[in-house]
Amino acid sequence: MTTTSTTHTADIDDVNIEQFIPLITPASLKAEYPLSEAAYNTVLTGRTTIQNILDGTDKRLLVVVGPCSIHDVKAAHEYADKLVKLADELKDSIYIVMRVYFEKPRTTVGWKGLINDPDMNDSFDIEKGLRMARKLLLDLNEKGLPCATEALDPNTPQYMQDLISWSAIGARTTESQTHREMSSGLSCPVGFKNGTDGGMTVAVNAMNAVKSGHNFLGLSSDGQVCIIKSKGNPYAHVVLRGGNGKPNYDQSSVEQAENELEKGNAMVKIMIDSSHANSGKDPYLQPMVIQNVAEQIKNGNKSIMGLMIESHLKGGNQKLTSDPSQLEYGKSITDGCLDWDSTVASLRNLRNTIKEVLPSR
Ligand SMILES: O=C[C@H](O)[C@H](O)COP(=O)(O)O
Ligand SMILES: C=C(OP(=O)(O)O)C(=O)O
Repeated sequence: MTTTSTTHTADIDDVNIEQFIPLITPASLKAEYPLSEAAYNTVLTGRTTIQNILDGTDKRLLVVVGPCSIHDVKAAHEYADKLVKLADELKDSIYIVMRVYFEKPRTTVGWKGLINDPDMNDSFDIEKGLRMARKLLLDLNEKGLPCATEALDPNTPQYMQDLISWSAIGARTTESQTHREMSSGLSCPVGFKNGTDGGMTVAVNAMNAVKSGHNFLGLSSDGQVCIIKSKGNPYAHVVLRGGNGKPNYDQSSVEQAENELEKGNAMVKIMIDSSHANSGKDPYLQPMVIQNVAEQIKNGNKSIMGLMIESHLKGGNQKLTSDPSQLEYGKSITDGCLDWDSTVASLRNLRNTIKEVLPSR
């Protein structure tokens, strides 16, 4: 039987696609905002320090702290200027990395972050978002502040991962093969959140999956779709964020997580996210979680290596409306955050509680 090709593809191909819009390549974006010597040094020190914390040769606690999402670059700079001073003050016991989250995974729909919609008005100028994100990361690293982000879209790493010291894979994507493949090729340590239902198994499986190299499709720096052959990432660990309405930062949940990690042959190093289901989404409960974790460390816990805190200049959050110019400065438009003064007080308490026991960990 002979077949002939047809040109009538419109009825069956790209039926639900409106438009394809070409985008700047990662290489061109990097040429616009090249890595500086100062930023390079911050990233290298950031990654090495976090690896040493995971290896146990650096006894300090890693703290990933900052806004739930970046929507205002000016406020991000103001926050970073304060944080860099606090990081210096607490550096004998705590290693601070700023949360610089540009991509938000939504439960259903909502603003998906600065890269997706930088003007917050459904204009979706993703190229502008990528430019703003890279420029901000460069500036923050030049201030000497290492940066953490959620790696959500598998196409974005080539645009900015050279400026990232720690990445998260969120609770909604820890089970995703695409995100595990991507993580196996990321250059920095990666924290896998437990599932939104509180389940640890997805994170343990993810940690085992990313140790290996993978072959998968992705973008090269030149913007070419490629077969990416990754080497595997030895620095994957779990982040406990609670789930299903229940926290999992308490001593018995941490011990249960340790057992599951040991049984699953995964790294027994745990970061506690003080936000999300661990604070019942009440940002002002984060200090209680932080103090509980500090007490666990003081009382001999060896597995907790880090904390995550959602914090901004002002506490709480606000709704994004159709007029973004009316937004209150320094306040989150995604999850509620702890205000700056309470963040400082909490981190100073944490440091004072754990300082004495750190050398014996
Ligand atoms: O940290 C951010 C949020 O918890 C996450 O993006 C989900 O948000 P949503 O449930 O408001 O969509
Ligand atoms: C989305 C986040 O967390 P989770 O994946 O735990 O919901 C976050 O930390 O921004």
